[in-house]
Amino acid sequence: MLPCTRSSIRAGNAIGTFFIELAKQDMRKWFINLPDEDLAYFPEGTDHFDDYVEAVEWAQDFAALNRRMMMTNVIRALRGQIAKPFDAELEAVNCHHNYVRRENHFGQNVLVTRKGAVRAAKGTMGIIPGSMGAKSFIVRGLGNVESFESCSHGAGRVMSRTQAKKLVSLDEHIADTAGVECRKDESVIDETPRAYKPIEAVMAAQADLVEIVHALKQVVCVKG
Ligand SMILES: Nc1nc2c(ncn2[C@@H]2O[C@H](COP(=O)(O)O)[C@@H](O)[C@H]2O)c(=O)[nH]1
Ligand SMILES: [Mn+2]
Repeated sequence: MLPCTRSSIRAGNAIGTFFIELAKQDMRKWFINLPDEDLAYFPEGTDHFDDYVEAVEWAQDFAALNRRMMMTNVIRALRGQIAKPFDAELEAVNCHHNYVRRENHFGQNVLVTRKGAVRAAKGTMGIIPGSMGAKSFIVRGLGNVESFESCSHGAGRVMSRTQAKKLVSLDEHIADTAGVECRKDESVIDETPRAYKPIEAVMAAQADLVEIVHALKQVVCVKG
């Protein structure tokens, strides 16, 4: 199985930065005083609200296309290396995180933002990656209404990128990624396994949100 992730991070960040600034400007323009300007928002029905939703949808399409291209390129590269011909039966599990979607919950039409979370509606397939050194999981959603049919997107961090760079040594990174073919240099320490929570504990904590279909042992991890 070939999990691909992070395919619109730069475009998504540019879109987010642009619209956050626009929302702050709108708050000032309409004399809306917030306790913190990071709470700036677009009221539904305004042009800026529609523009934002359209931009987010564009980023999701861009990310999906990117993942498809990565998958095609990986399979092409493998065909060039593996002498025996093989069929790649592609069952793509498309699993967006950090997005907004119109859904119906508790009898109301609402906008659900999944930040660091993915959809876990009943029967929906998802991917929960562990870290560079840990397992990843293919899951099936249980449709838990209390979680707005969501589950975690991954293990989640215990250290910020800056903390990880300060606190984790290269030797620890090498030990924690033993058996995984991946980069073992200073520039990936911000994503080193011990910067994340133990994925097994995270999976146990969300046993009422998803069922595990496959547990994947990482063999190769490519960071661009
Ligand atoms: N299998 C891998 N999982 C990884 C890797 N780097 C991070 N992660 C996991 O994914 C989530 C989400 O990452 P994010 O960068 O979008 O926040 C994270 O919580 C980790 O559990 C990796 O190289 N391989
Ligand atoms: Mn993320």
